[in-house]
Amino acid sequence: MSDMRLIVAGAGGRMGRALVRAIGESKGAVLAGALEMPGSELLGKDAGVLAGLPANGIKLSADLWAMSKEADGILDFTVPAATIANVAIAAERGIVHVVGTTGLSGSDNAVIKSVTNRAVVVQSGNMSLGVNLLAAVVKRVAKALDQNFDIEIVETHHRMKVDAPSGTALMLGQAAASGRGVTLDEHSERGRDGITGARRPGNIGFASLRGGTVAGDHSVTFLGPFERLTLTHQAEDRMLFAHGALKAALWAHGKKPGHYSMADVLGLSDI
Ligand SMILES: NC(=O)C1=CN([C@@H]2O[C@H](COP(=O)(O)OP(=O)(O)OC[C@H]3O[C@@H](n4cnc5c(N)ncnc54)[C@H](OP(=O)(O)O)[C@@H]3O)[C@@H](O)[C@H]2O)C=CC1
Ligand SMILES: O=C(O)C1=N[C@H](C(=O)O)C[C@H](O)C1
Repeated sequence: MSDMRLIVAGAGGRMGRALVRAIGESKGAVLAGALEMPGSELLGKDAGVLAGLPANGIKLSADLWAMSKEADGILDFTVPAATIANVAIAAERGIVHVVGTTGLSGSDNAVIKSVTNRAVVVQSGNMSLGVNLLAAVVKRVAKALDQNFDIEIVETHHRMKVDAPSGTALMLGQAAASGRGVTLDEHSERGRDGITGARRPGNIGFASLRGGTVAGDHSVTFLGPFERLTLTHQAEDRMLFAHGALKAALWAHGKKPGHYSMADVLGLSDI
């Protein structure tokens, strides 16, 4: 099979630059386009140079429809509004859409799901093997422990992160809720401040720390009578996520339409 031709959305961003590097180092994929926000001062700049590589001749553009004519997939780590705009174009073009953007609302997620009867979408709040294994373990542990164990999720990220809780924290919360057989929407406690009252039994708590250059730390603690169990993942570099996204795109190339997760890509869905 010929190399998969990939577009990087948000090519001037932190993940975008990491994705351009990952594609540059890869076997089986080539960079076919670099998307940036309309009006961005980076439009027209070379994607390779921005990523710290030699020039590759792919200039940043805001025109996804034009650049996707000769592409097989798009790696999208941007902002919710951009991802939602990209969903329709990727589906119309019939290209694989890997969605890593977090901070999406319930209605954003409904829009993404609405195209998956005709389009291939791989979506995950975290593209790393370790976090997806952690989610499987959290689900199992939550199932084994009763409501005498409170569940608290703590995440730490770099000072530039704009959404909280992180997509990964919410994914781990979903895993814990599913292990317990409850819905996260009805059992989460977020942003405690002031006279909060006692903890509601069965709730899953979230806390977010921001600072420095942390790529992404997540821990899930089960707090029971006289004992605590903490499961932790620490991402050391965002290239971890870029390699995961590339793996997802190559896996999805040629798959039938559907809404896939990173657990599907990694063969962890049945754990
Ligand atoms: N699922 C996972 O494994 C991971 C997910 N993420 C998520 O990815 C997202 C991006 O993170 P990060 O790279 O750190 O953020 P950045 O802010 O560095 O990058 C986002 C980029 O998207 C660009 N952008 C904004 N609007 C558009 C548009 N309409 N079209 C094209 N590009 C646009 C921004 O441009 P401008 O700066 O001009 O606004 C910016 O260059 C976040 O939601 C983050 O949580 C991050 C790491 C891993
Ligand atoms: O914004 C980030 O940086 C990250 N975002 C993702 C999230 O919200 O969980 C994944 C990773 O933790 C890095």
